[in-house]
Amino acid sequence: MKETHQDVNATTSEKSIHTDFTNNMTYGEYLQLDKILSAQNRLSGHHDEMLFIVIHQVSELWMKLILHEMGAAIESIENNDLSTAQKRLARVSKTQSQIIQAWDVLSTLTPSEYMEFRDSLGQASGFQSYQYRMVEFALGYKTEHVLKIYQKDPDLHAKLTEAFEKPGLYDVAIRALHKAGLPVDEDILNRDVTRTYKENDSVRAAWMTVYKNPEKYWELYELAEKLVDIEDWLQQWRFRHMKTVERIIGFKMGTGGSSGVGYLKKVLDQRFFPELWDIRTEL
Ligand code: HEM
Ligand SMILES: N[C@@H](CC(=O)c1ccccc1NC=O)C(=O)O
Repeated sequence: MKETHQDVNATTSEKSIHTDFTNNMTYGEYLQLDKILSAQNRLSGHHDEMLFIVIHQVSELWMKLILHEMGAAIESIENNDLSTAQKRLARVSKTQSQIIQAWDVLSTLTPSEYMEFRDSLGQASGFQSYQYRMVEFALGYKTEHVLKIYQKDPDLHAKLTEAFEKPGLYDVAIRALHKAGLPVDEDILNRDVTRTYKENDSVRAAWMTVYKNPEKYWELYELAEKLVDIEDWLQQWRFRHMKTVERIIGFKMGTGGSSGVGYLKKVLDQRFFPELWDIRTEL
């Protein structure tokens, strides 16, 4: 079985299930429910900690699907198959909209309920979510300092470093612009993909051409709109996270050591596909 570059958790158990259970396999065996449903260990014993754990686990499962689809979309774009890429990216944004719904459920947790079990979380924080970092990497936001967090786990560190060094969704989309005959600066096409993408005039001009001639560049036009969907949803996720955090812990510091809401507000300024937003003013 070929693993995509994003498929961090494709474990041996995932592969061996084929050989072990293909005959007379049950629902629970197929879904490995024994593992999933025995992983909700409330450290504090507090009733509401179940909600907290389940929301995080559900979000991580959806992120797994997002990484799977984004990795495949990147490959499709590299192989000039833009219609398959669009299909995968449509699934990504629908999944993002599902994750966002989780904030409505979490908002039923009041500040005092959360404070009753917050101490049992120690210094653990969503800041350490490696799948979230891999999503950011695939979207071209390359924060090298986050790799250090995983130094104690060499396997994870290696997987994250691999994701960090790969071209992101926007890199391959820009190469697709070039392949379609639109001029893009050489230094962008050969850019160091371990750096966060910075906006560029030739890329802006190329997207302008696509948006002004959609019938001529239909697949690129549709791809661009899918990218806008994904950035839009990701920013909505970030905003709902920030607002839910403010609602639950106010302006307390985060368990991960950051200022908390102040930090989460600042990350909202970061953009993934800047030209696709900038051109809207000119169109
Ligand atoms: C009561 C609920 C929550 C609170 C109070 C909370 C609080 C925070 C705070 C304060 C930070 C900043 C880092 C720190 O100093 O800890 C953070 C980061 C983060 N949290 Fe949460 N969070 C909550 C729920 C969630 C959920 C459900 C997820 C879903 C997976 C999540 C994912 C993340 C991620 C990915 C980051 C890193 C963001 C970044 O660096 O841009 N959080 N959270
Ligand atoms: N950073 C949160 C703690 C927190 O939310 C958290 C703790 C352990 C595992 C996941 C978490 N979620 C997101 O940050 C806080 O400061 O309360």
